[in-house]
Amino acid sequence: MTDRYAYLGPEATFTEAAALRFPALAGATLEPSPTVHAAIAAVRAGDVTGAVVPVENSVEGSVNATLDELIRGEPLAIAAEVLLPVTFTLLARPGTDLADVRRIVTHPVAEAQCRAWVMAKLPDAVIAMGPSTAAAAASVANRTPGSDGTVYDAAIAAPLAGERYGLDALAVDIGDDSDAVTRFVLVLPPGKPSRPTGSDKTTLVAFIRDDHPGALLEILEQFSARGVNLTRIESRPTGNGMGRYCFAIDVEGHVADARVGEAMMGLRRVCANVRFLGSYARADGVRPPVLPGTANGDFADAATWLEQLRG
Ligand SMILES: O=C(O)C(=O)C[C@]1(C(=O)O)C=C[C@@H](O)C=C1
Repeated sequence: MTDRYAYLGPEATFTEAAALRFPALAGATLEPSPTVHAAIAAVRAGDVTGAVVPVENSVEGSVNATLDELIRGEPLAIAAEVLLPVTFTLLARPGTDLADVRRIVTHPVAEAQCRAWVMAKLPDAVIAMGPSTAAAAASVANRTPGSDGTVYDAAIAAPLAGERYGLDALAVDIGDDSDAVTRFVLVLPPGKPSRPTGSDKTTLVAFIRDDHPGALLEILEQFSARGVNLTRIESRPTGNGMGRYCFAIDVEGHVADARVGEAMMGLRRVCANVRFLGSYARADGVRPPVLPGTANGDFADAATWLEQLRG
């Protein structure tokens, strides 16, 4: 039986395009889920082997729906990442003129990336948010009314969604940043991380013990003292009351690297809780330099020295 993986659907989302790029998913069955929550719930329920979900965009930043799923609930693990360049198209039913477009529907992360274009070309248009760009395209094709009862004139989606849902492109490459990239992750149940490659990333969530001056600094110190570079840090509410935040952090390196492991041990001491979300190969293949004194051998040498001192 082939493995089944959920992805944020329906067909022709950027997430589906990303899922097709994960080597681990070659030959697997891809199953569309209506939301990020549903895709991840299917992993937790054991209905699918894993899920592909968007996590970060170069223009809009983190995809909070994904971060919050990873931060809360039953633990999960990120096993791999993919970077996908994203280009946006304005799609409409055949026969629609650009000048007639008043109501647009898309995904919030796509809206944030096309805002300047819409302001410049369709200043009177109103934009509604849908669960994905492909769901937006499907609703235009099917004339599905939105929550306010109106039928949308156009959707902002991937060029592929036009072909899939029989829509015409009224404008192409409407993204404000032509180099925009979205990062997607493969989420699995927790398990042993894959072997370090030398070009790795580790994702974790640090929950501060109590709100006090310097709590964030204490977290950051664990990494800086061991020469570990952060590639992303995001504060998110824990969901346990007003003002309670945790930090979702990506760092360069693998949990098997001594400097990353030592920093995580430091976090374990200063935080109320640390959720390890996986070590996996970086999609950009970058091999960051290891600072002097932070290589595996340096940590081993220091440990041997201390043992000798202790007799
Ligand atoms: O709506 C889609 O097509 C998605 O795959 C989601 C998503 C996202 O969440 O960032 C993916 C890529 C684009 O940046 C816009 C939307």
